[in-house]
Amino acid sequence: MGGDGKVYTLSEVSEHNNAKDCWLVISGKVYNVTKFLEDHPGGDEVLLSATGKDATDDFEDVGHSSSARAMMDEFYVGDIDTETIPSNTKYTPPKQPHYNQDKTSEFIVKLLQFLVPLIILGVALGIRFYTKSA
Ligand code: HEM
Repeated sequence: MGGDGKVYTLSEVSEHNNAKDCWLVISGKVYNVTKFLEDHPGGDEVLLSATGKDATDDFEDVGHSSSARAMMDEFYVGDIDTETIPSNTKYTPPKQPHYNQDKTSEFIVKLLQFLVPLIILGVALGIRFYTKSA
């Protein structure tokens, strides 16, 4: 146990991102799992790849057992300043092209598609007419 309840920022925790020094952020708490890397049943690589961010979702997605959760106390070193975690909770939908928003330009395009051939035809006939009579 080394938990002194210190509050860390995400960038502080992010410095501990290697096999010799590995900290994780799970559910608002900071864990130093350096000694656990070799023993983790899921392997050290997943733990290393979960550094430098909020690993709560990664941890929960695995569905860790209650005994796994009980082990975590051992590695607890403090809490994360949640303000420093970029929040992805707000879902911003990708920008949709807005169809049907403003039909004016669409209408003009349709109108031109109709008129331009007629104009060309008219000009052609006009030229023909005038060249003939000349
Ligand atoms: C202090 C943090 C962690 C502890 C104490 C821990 C502990 C354990 C334990 C005891 C198991 C065996 C299965 C079980 O009891 O549920 C396990 C499995 C596993 N863990 Fe973790 N874990 C931690 C963090 C993580 C994180 C952050 C990830 C993902 C990035 C992860 C990924 C996995 C995977 C993929 C398995 C499944 C291995 C398998 O079934 O082959 N663990 N973990």
